[in-house]
Amino acid sequence: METAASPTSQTGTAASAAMLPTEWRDFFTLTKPRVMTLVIFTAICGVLAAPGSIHPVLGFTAILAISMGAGGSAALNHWWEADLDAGMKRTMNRPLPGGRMRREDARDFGIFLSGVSIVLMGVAIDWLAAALLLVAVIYYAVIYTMWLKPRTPQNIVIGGGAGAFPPLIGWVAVTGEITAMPVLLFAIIFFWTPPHFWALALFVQSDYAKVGIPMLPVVAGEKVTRRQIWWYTVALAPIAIAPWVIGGTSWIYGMTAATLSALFLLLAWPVGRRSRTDDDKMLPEKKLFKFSIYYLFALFAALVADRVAAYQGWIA
Ligand code: HEM
Ligand SMILES: CC(C)=CCC/C(C)=C/CC/C(C)=C/COP(=O)(O)OP(=O)(O)O
Repeated sequence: METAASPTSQTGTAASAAMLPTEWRDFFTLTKPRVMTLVIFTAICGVLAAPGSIHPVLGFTAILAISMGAGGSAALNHWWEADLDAGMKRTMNRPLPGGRMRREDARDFGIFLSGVSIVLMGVAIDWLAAALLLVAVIYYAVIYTMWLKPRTPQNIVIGGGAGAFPPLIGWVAVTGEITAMPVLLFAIIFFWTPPHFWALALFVQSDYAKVGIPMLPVVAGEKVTRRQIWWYTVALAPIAIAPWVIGGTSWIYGMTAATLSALFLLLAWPVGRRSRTDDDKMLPEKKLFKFSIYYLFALFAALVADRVAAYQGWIA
């Protein structure tokens, strides 16, 4: 496939042999692989924690379809935001602003990957799960990326719901129905996203301001953002514990969720209060952002551990 202004395309025959791997790397980058590790992990946990059984090949197919949908919609996000990405230090070297790929190729790749993911889910697994995958793709690529992100400082709250779909879709792929448990998994990620992202936005806010994205710290100020981070973390704690409260899990998940949420609150408190001292080696918001990622990994891992323990008969 031809690339526009590709650095490798201008360096002669020797370099052209290296072109294909570079291109593949760039296509892979379009799927936002680092962020997607957690997205895919939560989807895997949704599949593994769901009651009932699914053939391993079908379980793998469901996870593959969700990963392709997430990666495809991320590619569409790259395509749509190429100009904005060019203006931010964090994103200026992405394949499109870096000039290593044509915009249409990113768009076509995104549409192809998303389309195949939905058809694969529907044909091989379940059409309700496929419909949810379609909604998730539209949510991320259109509702969040094209509509909300450039328009409202609440972009993360409403649009961030896109990232909450994967465990719900994974669960529904196994059970074929939407029940309280997968909805709670959705709600956990929904309430987790604002503290996750706004903590980050507090220490990269100047970048977003430069390209006119109305992120909360830019529009409403740091104080409001810090307060909102705190209150979303407060709201997240009971929701994270709720799967245990409604009897969907045992104490294994319940105690893990309570401990992790207590730690999350502990780290969110100084962010909310802005009580950084000169002694702090790391900004509290940076600590919170890093912990937010461990939090979600550990919470969903606990969900699966809980299911395994029940399956093995280690708990009642
Ligand atoms: C609208 C919602 C979200 C926004 C705006 C957002 C934004 C970001 C940004 C800007 C980063 C910094 C690193 C990078 O640019 O790749 C990041 C990191 C990360 N995000 Fe989010 N995020 C959101 C939701 C999520 C969700 C739902 C998940 C997974 C369930 C997630 C998982 C991660 C992970 C794992 C990292 C660390 C990646 C690394 O190690 O580089 N994020 N996020
Ligand atoms: C199944 C399915 C479709 C799942 C979607 C997964 C999803 C929406 C994840 C959202 C996480 C994410 C990549 C946020 C980045 O925000 P951004 O794109 O605004 O960040 P940027 O500023 O780095 O571009």
